[in-house]
Amino acid sequence: NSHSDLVTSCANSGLKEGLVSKQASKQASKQANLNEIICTLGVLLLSLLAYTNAEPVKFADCGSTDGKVAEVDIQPCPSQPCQLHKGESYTVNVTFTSSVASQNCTAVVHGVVEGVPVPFPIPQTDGCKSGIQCPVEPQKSYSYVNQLPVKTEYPAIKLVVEWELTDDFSKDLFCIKFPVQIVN
Ligand SMILES: CC(C)CCC[C@@H](C)[C@H]1CC[C@H]2[C@@H]3CC=C4C[C@@H](O)CC[C@]4(C)[C@H]3CC[C@]12C
Repeated sequence: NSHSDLVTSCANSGLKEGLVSKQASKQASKQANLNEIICTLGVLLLSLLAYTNAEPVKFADCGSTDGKVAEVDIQPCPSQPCQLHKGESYTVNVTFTSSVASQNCTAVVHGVVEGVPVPFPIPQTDGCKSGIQCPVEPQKSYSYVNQLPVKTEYPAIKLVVEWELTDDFSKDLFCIKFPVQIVN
């Protein structure tokens, strides 16, 4: 990934710097110092990104007929497919644009286990209480946010999570699918 690439190239430039002869001009050592500063800044920035796990999650659209998904974030999810550790909580954030007006919206979650969708009851199904300013208006961007615990009684399996947000017409403002792995 870009993080390790940067670390490697920074280490390389440090090595070259060490090989520079004693006659090397002040100019070259100034350049080396600058490189070092740029490298340090780059590594710091990428580490911050990795720490906040702000990288978007790869998802499949399963029929967002009344909206368009811009981005899906899961926190924390340092590598994909996201590993969901039992006893920990995870936050999903779906940014989408609605193409319709809707007074209400409702979240519906399924776990697709070995190809079979199993309904999953979530404590808060009201989208208007999950980060969305209702009523939903057309051509506006919204962020749906929900946090869920991974209970110890869940099986340690790989599955696909299917998350939908339905509007007043029971059509999907968004429908996304992403793989996860539940781990002990
Ligand atoms: C990415 C984050 C926000 C998702 C958090 C929700 C997780 C914990 C939910 C979403 C779908 C859920 C799964 C839905 C269906 C099943 C099948 C059932 O027989 C055992 C539990 C299991 C396997 C659930 C485990 C928990 C689950 C994976």
